[in-house]
Amino acid sequence: MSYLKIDHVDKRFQRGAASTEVLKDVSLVIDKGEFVSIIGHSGCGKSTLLNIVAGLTPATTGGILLEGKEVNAPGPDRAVVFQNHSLLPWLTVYDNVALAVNKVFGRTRSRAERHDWIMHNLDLVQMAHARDKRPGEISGGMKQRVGIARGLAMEPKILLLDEPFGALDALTRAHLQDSVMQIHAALGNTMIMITHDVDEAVLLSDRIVMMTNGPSARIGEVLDVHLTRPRQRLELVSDRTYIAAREAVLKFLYERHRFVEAA
Ligand SMILES: Nc1ncnc2c1ncn2[C@@H]1O[C@H](COP(=O)(O)OP(=O)(O)OP(=O)(O)O)[C@@H](O)[C@H]1O
Repeated sequence: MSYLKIDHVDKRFQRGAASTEVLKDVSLVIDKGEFVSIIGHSGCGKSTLLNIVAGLTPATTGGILLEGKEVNAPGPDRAVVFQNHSLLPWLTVYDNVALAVNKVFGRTRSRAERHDWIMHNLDLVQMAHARDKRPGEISGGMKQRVGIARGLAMEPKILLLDEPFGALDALTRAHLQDSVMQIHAALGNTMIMITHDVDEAVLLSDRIVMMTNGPSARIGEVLDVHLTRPRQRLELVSDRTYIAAREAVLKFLYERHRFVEAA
């Protein structure tokens, strides 16, 4: 049985009499512990696909199976980390994570266990020191770390990352990519990440799913990234496998599926 199965998903949005087909026959199987990136030009339907996996948007036809069970609503087994760090501004860093932990483990773990678990997850993303700060008092990168801690603390089967580093400067982005690689190595989570960044996709992923342009976007190619882990960004710069993977994605995006802006 596959761990996560995206099974012949079509998605159509209806607005009045007009209907747009955003995704056409998208199928993909993801193994437990895999890190999969989804890359494609703006508007092709990456977020729509992630939202369907999250259960936030229904597929028009086809569906999602997680460990053989159909997904048709959001659930704690699929945590989402968004680009615009969706923390509640009136709560502290600690309380933002606590909200998710109490929701998922309120009945099964004692107060002390939940406290330890919140602190453990804040430690994982190196944010324990800022536990009493509010989102307005910390940087964008720090907010994103807290968002990741909140997602991980739910112990999801799958962590869904929607351009998690898109709004960050290059250095912060690199630090966070390293943190996510370390967390993935330590915990073995299954992760699906949307990105626009070819280097980020190659650095982090076991597989890169390349989407064709919309409307009616589909999976154009899937690239296996045969790089050993742990991966060091500086060593990879001159690694042949890395360079070849990067070139394959760039050629897909800028030669075979060049984005042409609608007039
Ligand atoms: N709720 C909705 N109703 C109607 N159309 C929608 C809705 N959500 C998304 N779309 C349309 O579906 C298409 C795909 O959007 P989506 O956000 O999934 O693309 P994306 O690849 O994630 O884009 P980007 O990379 O720019 O974030 C777009 O044309 C968008 O306008």
